[in-house]
Amino acid sequence: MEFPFDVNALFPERITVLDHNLTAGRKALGRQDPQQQIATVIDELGKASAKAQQLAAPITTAVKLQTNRHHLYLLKEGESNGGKGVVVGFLKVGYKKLFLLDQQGVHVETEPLCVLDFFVTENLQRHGYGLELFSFMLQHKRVEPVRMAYDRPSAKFLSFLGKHYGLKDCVPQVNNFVVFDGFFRDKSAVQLRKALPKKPEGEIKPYSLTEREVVREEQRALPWPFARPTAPPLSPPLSLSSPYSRSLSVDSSPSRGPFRGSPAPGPYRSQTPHSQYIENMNCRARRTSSLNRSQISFH
Ligand SMILES: CC(=O)SCCNC(=O)CCNC(=O)[C@H](O)C(C)(C)COP(=O)(O)OP(=O)(O)OC[C@H]1O[C@@H](n2cnc3c(N)ncnc32)[C@H](O)[C@@H]1OP(=O)(O)O
Repeated sequence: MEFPFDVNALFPERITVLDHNLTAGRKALGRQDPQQQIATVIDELGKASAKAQQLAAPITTAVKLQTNRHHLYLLKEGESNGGKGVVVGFLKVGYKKLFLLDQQGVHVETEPLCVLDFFVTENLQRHGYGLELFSFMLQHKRVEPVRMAYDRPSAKFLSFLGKHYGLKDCVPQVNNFVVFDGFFRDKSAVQLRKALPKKPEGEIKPYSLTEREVVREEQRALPWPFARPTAPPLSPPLSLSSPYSRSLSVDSSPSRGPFRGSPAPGPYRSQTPHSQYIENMNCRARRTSSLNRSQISFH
């Protein structure tokens, strides 16, 4: 991805770690206010990622990065574009409090590091850049991929995780986060992570909302005429007496039913490749009994 300004001056390192400060480590050469340009890069990457994932709105923006405790790893290729460099892609991670089902189907409160967004520009995919970003992040965060949770991974990302890290068998969940066999091996590593100081995004979102679902909620909250019209659901809405309505009441997104191995209703992201992939992976979500969150006991 090219920009009218000098990417190499803005990001001196090949991989830059950005946080809420939107600064690229050491001072960018001779720049008065590089923040605006960094914000432009993040916003453009966020838009391109949303487009690639068929999301209605970006889940990565400069403003969101400034208001959350996320880390964004940005990869550049310095030689391209007449020496000005190009931005190749990014990976965004952050800790989330999640209610997950372990292998026995018991709800566990966890706070794992989650992959929230991941994108390599279209023409550079399958050249190893994704792996370069991902392995840098693993070293920086000192975490194993199996200990992480994945916010509704796309089919490409699931294939990436299977190929590079052997992550194939996931533990069925009733929300849209994916975790793999081995995640619960040493519960103390993922469970009861020492709580960070209270901050808005660190709160437990109702039903462990994924970033994608939060975007959807934000879209809904916009007043007319700014709110996007929602397309009709692909299947009729479930009535209260539906056999699925019970599982919908537990830890799943209020805006979208838990993943059930078939295309779920909702216009916000094409479900089919992800669903088919998950289906192949035997990651069908478990249907659980009708419990309120207050009734769920944690172990
Ligand atoms: C939680 C989330 O962030 S979900 C969103 C993930 N992002 C997207 O789906 C956006 C579009 N896709 C991409 O940006 C990239 O393909 C990424 C980020 C998933 C992977 O980055 P890449 O640089 O392509 O990965 P890298 O070259 O290191 O590894 C290649 C492997 O990734 C997977 N992969 C990458 N592109 C594809 C593709 N078009 N189709 C299927 N698998 C793919 C494959 O396993 C591939 O191995 P293979 O070529 O032997 O089949």
